Amino acid sequence: MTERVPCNQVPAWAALAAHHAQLAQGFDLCAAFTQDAGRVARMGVQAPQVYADLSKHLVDDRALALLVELAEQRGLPAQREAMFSGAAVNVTEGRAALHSLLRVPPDAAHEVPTHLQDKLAQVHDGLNEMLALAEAVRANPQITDVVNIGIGGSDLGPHMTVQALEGWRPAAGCQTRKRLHFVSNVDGMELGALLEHLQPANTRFLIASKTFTTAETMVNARAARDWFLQHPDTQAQGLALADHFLALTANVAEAQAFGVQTILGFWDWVGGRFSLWSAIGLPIAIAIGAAGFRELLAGAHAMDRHFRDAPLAHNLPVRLGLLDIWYRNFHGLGSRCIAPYSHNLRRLPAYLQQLEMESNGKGVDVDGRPLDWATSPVIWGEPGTNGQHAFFEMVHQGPDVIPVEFIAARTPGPFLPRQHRNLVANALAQARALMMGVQHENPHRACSGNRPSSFLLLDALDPASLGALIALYEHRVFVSAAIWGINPFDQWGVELGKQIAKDVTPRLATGDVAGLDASTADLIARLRG
Ligand SMILES: O=P(O)(O)OC[C@H]1O[C@H](O)[C@H](O)[C@@H](O)[C@@H]1O
Repeated sequence: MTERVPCNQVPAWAALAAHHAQLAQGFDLCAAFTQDAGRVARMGVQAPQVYADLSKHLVDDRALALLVELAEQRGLPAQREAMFSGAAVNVTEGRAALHSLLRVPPDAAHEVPTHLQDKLAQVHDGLNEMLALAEAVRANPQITDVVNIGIGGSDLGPHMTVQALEGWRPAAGCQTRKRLHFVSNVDGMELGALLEHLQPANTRFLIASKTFTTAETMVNARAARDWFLQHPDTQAQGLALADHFLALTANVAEAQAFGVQTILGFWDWVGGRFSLWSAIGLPIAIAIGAAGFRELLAGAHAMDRHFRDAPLAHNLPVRLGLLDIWYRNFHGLGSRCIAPYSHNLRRLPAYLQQLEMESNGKGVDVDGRPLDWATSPVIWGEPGTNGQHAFFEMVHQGPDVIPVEFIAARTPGPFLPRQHRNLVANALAQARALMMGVQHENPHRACSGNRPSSFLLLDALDPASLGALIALYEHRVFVSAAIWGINPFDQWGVELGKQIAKDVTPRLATGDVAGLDASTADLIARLRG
C-alpha cells in the first residue's frame, strides 16, 4: 500500500529536479503557445461537470510525463484504492476515510465491495432520514429561520454550499423561503446579534458537531438554549426545547445529555472537513431540497468515478495535485490564490483553506519521520472581480510567483444575467495578463508575465457541478498527500490549541497565571484590567 520510501528518493523526483533546472533557464509560456498549436487541447482536461484549462502552466510534456511517473512511483493508484475500499488510511486515528461512500447512489451499490455493503446501507438509511427531515422543515410554514451552530468542518462546507446555490432554481419547485444562518465564532457578537432578530416559535437550531465537544460550538449551543428557555414567548406559548433543537453528530450520547431528542448521526470514518455529504449537510438539504441534495451527491459521485477510473494523465484531481507538487517542491512556491469569479462562491477560499491546509499542513510522514520537503502551500483568495482591486497588483508585479486558480460558470445566475459577460471577461483578462505581461520602458509599468494559472469552468453553478467541484478538490488534496507520504486525515496541531484554550479560559476569570509564560500572563492581566 503506502510506499515507505521518502518521496524525494524515488527516481522521478531527481528527474523532475533536473528538468525544472533546465526549464528555469527560459520556459516561456507565450512561446509555448505559438510553437505548439495543440497545447490547449492536450493540456485541457474534461472531467464530469468541470472542464479545466491547464495550458497556462509552467510545464511542458516532459514535465507532465515525469509528474505522472512520480505518481506511479509513489504508489498513488494503490493508495487511492486503499481509501475507496475502506482501509484505515487515517493511520494516526486508525480510521478509514470513506466520504466517497456517502455519495454512492442506491443504483450504484454494485460498485461498492461486499465488505462495505453494511456501511452503505447505513448511509442510505441516514440519508433518507435526513432528507425526510429537511423536507418536513421546508414544508412547515411556522419555521422561518434555521440556525446552524458549528465550526470548522461543521460550518465551512454547509455554509459555502448553501451560499453557492442561492441562485440555483430547480426545474420543479422552488428554493426554500427559510432564512438559513450560520453561527461559528464564539464571539458573542455573532450569535447575540442574530438572536435579536429571531422568535423562538419560528426558529430551529441545528447543533452541528461531529464530536459534540468542540468548545466554541458548545458555548454557542448553550447560549442559544438559554435564550430559548428564557425567552418570554417560550413559556407563554408552551414551546419545547426538543422541538426546536436538533443535533447533527457522531456523538449521540453527548447530544442526548445536552437535551436534544432529534439526532441525526454519522460515523467516525467521515472526517469533519469531508462531512458536508453526511447529516452535517442538513442545512444544505433544507435550502435546496431532497432532490437537489441528491444531485449534489450525484455530481460528487461522478467525480469519484473519474478519479478512480481515468488514466492518471487524464485524471483531473491527479493532474491538479501533480501541478501542486510541481510548484510547491520544484519551484518552491509557497501559496496559491483561489479566485472564484462568482459572488456566490465567495466562501470557497475559506472552505478550501480548511480542506487543504488542515489536511496537508503536516511536518512528518505517515511513519512519523520529519519531512525534508515542503507540504501544503498557503491557500487564500477572494471572489473576482473584487480581488483584482485589492491584491492582484502583487500577483502581477510582486517578486513572488503565485499560481492563480480561476473558477467560473458558463451560465449566469438568475439575477442581472447580462452582467455575467463582464464578470467572466475579467477572469479571462486576468489570466491572459498574468501570462502575457507587458514590456515597458518605464520599469514601474512593466509586468513580467509568464505567471501560471488554471481555469476551471463549470457547466453551471448548480448542485451537480458544485458537488463535482468539491469532490475534485477533496481528491486533489489526497493526491498531493499520497505523493508526500503524509496523513491528510488528522489534525493534531488543532488539538494543541484546543487544550491550551481550556487551560487559559478559567484563568481569565481567576487571574491565576502560575506556570504561564510572561507574555501570556501579561496579556491576561491587561484583558482583566
Ligand atoms: O464537528 P466538530 O467535532 O465540532 O469539529 C469542528 C472542527 O474542530 C476542529 O477545528 C477540527 O480541526 C476540524 O477538523 C473540525 O471540523
